[in-house]
Amino acid sequence: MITGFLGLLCTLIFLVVGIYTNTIYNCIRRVYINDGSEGDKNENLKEYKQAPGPIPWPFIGNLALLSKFKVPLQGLTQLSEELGDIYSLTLGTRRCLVVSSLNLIREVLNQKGKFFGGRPNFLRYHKLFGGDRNNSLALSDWSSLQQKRRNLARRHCSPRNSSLLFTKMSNVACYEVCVFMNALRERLSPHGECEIKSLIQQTSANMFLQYMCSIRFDYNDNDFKKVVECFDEIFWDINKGYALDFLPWLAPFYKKHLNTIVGWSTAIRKFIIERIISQREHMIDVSEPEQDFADALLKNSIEDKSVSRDTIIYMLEDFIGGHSAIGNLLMAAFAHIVHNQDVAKKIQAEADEISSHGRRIINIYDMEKMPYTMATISEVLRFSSSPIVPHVATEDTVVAGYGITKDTIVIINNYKLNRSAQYWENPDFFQPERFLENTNIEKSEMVAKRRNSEGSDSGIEFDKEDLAVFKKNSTKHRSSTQISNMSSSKRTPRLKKNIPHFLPFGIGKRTCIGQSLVRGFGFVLLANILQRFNVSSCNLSSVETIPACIALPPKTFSLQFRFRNIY
Ligand code: HEM
Repeated sequence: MITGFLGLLCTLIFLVVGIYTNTIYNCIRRVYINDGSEGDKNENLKEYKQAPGPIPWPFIGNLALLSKFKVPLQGLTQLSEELGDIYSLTLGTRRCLVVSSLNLIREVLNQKGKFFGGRPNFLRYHKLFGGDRNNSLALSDWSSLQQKRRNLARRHCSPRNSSLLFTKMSNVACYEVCVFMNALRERLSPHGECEIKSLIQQTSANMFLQYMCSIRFDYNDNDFKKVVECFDEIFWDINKGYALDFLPWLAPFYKKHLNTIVGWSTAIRKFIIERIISQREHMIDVSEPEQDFADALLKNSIEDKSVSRDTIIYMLEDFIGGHSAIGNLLMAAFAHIVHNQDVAKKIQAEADEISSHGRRIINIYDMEKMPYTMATISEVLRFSSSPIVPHVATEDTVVAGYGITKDTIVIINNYKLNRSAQYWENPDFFQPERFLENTNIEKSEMVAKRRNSEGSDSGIEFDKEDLAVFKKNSTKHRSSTQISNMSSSKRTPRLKKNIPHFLPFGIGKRTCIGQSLVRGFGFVLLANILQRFNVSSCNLSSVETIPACIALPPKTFSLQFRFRNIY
């Protein structure tokens, strides 16, 4: 009995020592990279130390350092004050690198992007996508399939301003926002209150569904309601950090939660197959022009045998799920507006002018003409500072002269980028004006040229055709107003388009695919709702956003909507 116990103890000690030795080895391991010169490969290897960082504890690594912060990115920002803009951490037993400055973020995501195309192997990610995170666009490692999926999605998710798809996006958004207005009227309490989040999510979901699958669902359809709730739960969950991600041995304690995640994703998949895909896949005719994104995907799976039916279903799920981000973004926008009523007034002034005091619905083509409203969306994105899914080094490499070992998780600290006085004046104030500039036409042309030559560093896709339209409009504007306007002091505000340190959608090869949809649908919702309603709250202290997070809990604050007297 005693020998048995001693044997167990020895095995345990041996295990602990073994694991900890491995953790320490991972911290001190050097990286050897060929310096590029000719000759014997081994002789030309240059040695690189890893970035500095605190010594890890057994099993938990440096997790305790973050445990005192409610928001991990705030903790990482505070650590960067001591350790610098590039430092190493060990979270659990996983080696991590935290980068917090614009130049370093650019180096990781842009210049060295090909070495950082992986995503972390978190258990939660697998559970969300049928047991394999590579089924997901955002959570998969980089691969030729991923490239193919991105290419397939590009035309539909980033339609050109001059395209028919852009018109479809606009029409769909306008139609759905009208349905929303009616539904909202029915749901308002006598005091004008409404638990608005679920309705906004349903509206946003229907915009996506109509645009991508040419189908919409009634707001009273219980299956639809349930599925929209599941998407929102997942969005909330994925935006939270869990100790489990770095300490997988905690899995038995998270069993219930992991089963809940599987339940949400199974319900979504069932809905997509039964209510969207099944009728369509039998009717698909590859010789006919594609009707929408779902058509494009289904046709592709027939024509390209390397793209399976499952891939198509997961892709649809991923993209339709994008609606949750927009619903949450809008809720965050309302939260700020409720506390800053002057922002609401300025949006309303733009909205009244564009819509002739509500005589028409504001559409996506009005975005250019409502710079303050667009600036508000940018400010919500800056303020919320949505975390970037971590990247993973796929081979040994070097950043800023430090060696990065294969499988290191790279945490992009965009919170510091968005909320530091180094980059922004009064960073903790909500000020959409920071995204506006008073510009004359010469300057706008210069910006357009610069952006075209620099590429889409801010992740904003800007192709040649858009540039041509943009330039044509600028020239048209100049000939009609003549240069006299330039000499007069009247200048119109314009949205600043190339702020190098503003990267809400990431940069590089894994940049967000949904940014045009975010701007377009987000704009139509925000502009039209504020054109019709004054938004406030009976309980101002309940209306809060969460730092370094675009998501709000599925059950969150209610808001008060009062019709505006606009005529
Ligand atoms: C508030 C709205 C949104 C924000 C702030 C946002 C931001 C981001 C960021 C920062 C990334 C990561 C870039 C990187 O890893 O380097 C990303 C990736 C991605 N986003 Fe978004 N996003 C939003 C909405 C959407 C929507 C509506 C869709 C879908 C229609 C979408 C689809 C994707 C996909 C598929 C990826 C992964 C791309 C890849 O890994 O190759 N996003 N997004």
